[in-house]
Amino acid sequence: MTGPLIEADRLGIRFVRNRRRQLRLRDLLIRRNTTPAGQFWPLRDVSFEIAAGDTVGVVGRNGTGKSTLLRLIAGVLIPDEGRIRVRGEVAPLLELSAGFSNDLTGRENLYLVGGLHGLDAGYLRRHFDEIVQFAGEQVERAIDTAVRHYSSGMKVRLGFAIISHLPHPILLMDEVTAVGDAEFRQKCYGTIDRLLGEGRTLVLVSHNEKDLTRFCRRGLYLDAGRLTVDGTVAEALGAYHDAVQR
Ligand SMILES: Nc1ncnc2c1ncn2[C@@H]1O[C@H](COP(=O)(O)OP(=O)(O)OP(=O)(O)O)[C@@H](O)[C@H]1O
Repeated sequence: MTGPLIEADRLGIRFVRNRRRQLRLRDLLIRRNTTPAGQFWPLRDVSFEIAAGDTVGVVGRNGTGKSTLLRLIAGVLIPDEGRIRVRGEVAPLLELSAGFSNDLTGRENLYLVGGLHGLDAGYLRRHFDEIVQFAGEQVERAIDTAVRHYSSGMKVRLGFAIISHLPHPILLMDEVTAVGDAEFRQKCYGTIDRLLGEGRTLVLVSHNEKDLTRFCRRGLYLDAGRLTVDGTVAEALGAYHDAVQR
């Protein structure tokens, strides 16, 4: 395949702040010629390209649009301006227990979530033992119990186990290595190393510099929703340090 795997062209998205109080008529009249009340752009005018096999860390202070960018790449959010083109399927290691249905068992959820990500039942049957084993002993023992009885750690482990088994070429991760206990974290690291060794493409949002420098060659630095550095991961972290010290 030629050309970039992910291409953002003047990408922008607009959100509406949750407002506790209802706007009064006077506010609406005063604001009618400006940005509609409560609206803001968490990301705007962002352009970049990511090639197959790139490993990209997204860095920036809290609330600068990093997770929003991942959700745009994942197709969960639709841009209001510009465009995002993604060529290839995405394994979103984002909200790991998000797709689970609490009334279903771990086994049923594995088929449900795997299915939602486009995997057929045959593939899931063949990889079932491997996935459940990866999720750990506690999950293995409770695989036929409703997920509502799982601890949050068990849900996250099962979620990570399923999504990290997707054969998709693009991995999106948001602070994934912050979940689980030390043992599980080691497993996550091992899995990420293996997936990157297979040539997958990674976009990782993290505040953990060790993770960023371990897994990413390239870095994007976001400042208030604008992409101000697109360089090596060290350059992006340098811009982040400068901003924090300001
Ligand atoms: N669904 C939403 N509706 C309205 N505002 C939102 C929504 N999601 C996020 N925001 C706001 O958009 C901005 C960017 O959020 P985002 O989660 O992308 O930041 P982030 O850089 O990932 O932050 P952090 O480092 O804290 O995880 C923040 O001001 C956040 O409060």
